[in-house]
Amino acid sequence: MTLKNDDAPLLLDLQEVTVWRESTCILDSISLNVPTGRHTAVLGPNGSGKTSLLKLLLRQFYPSITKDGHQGRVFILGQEVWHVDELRRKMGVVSSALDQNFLHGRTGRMTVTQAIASGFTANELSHFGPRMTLEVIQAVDQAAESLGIASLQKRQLHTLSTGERRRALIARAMVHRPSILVLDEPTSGLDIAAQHLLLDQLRQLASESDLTMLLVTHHIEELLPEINHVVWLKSGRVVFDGNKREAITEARLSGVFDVPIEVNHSDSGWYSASIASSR
Ligand SMILES: Nc1ncnc2c1ncn2[C@@H]1O[C@H](COP(=O)(O)OP(=O)(O)OP(=O)(O)O)[C@@H](O)[C@H]1O
Repeated sequence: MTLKNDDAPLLLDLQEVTVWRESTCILDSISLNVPTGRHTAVLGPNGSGKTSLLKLLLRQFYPSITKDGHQGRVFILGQEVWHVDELRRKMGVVSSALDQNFLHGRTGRMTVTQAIASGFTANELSHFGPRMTLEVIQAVDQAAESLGIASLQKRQLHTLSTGERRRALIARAMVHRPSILVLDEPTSGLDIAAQHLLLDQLRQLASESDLTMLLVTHHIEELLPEINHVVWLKSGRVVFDGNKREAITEARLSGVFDVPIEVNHSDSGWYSASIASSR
């Protein structure tokens, strides 16, 4: 078992993990520790391997065997072997891939209530959902209420706006009170007002003491003030792993994105970035 100093298991412990897909090396001998009890952001440009790293955590990817016969190791919450459903039930996940699934087909025809309830079983179809016991119904209603979508509970997912559907996904991710919340570009596709509302709701969740948040994004505007630890990925490698203050500097962003970047830091703790003007 892999333990942090305080004996809590690490959320993720990658030991020299390489992932190949077709002829592309997506992750290149990555070693990384992500503890529980600390919010962490994984940042990086498009194609740097952020989603692939998440797929290792969600057991959608496994380490490849390299040409010299070496296979890296992935420990999740201290265990190398997991029953995938059991692992997924321990986490709440919000990603744009999931969002797409919840827009189409039979999954898209689930009501908001059914979709939120499906967080208990980590399935994406209502007939695999939990029995709607009083306890489940109360938890679903409470999650919908806290995300401000109680009035939408009878609506089918495919009829919701992107912002409403994203809030339904967060309610689903939180309904079973997981101790880990995984967010993959949670505000993508949202307008500025919906983005603001969602980030506010995520801040509230981040301040719950027993929740560990793992945020994966290329938008530093999504970096919640509550997240103080940053991992930068570039070309499938970890190029920085440390404190947010050292992570979000003009020099670092310019180096990671290979263009001159200006960074602003607001008094309320948010960051924004733009390409540095040449004039
Ligand atoms: N199944 C796959 N087959 C082939 N290549 C893949 C596969 N999955 C990912 N890749 C490649 O691996 C690289 C990393 O992809 P990944 O989606 O992890 O990046 P990302 O950092 O999440 O990017 P983005 O910010 O654009 O979402 C990309 O070059 C991508 O094309």
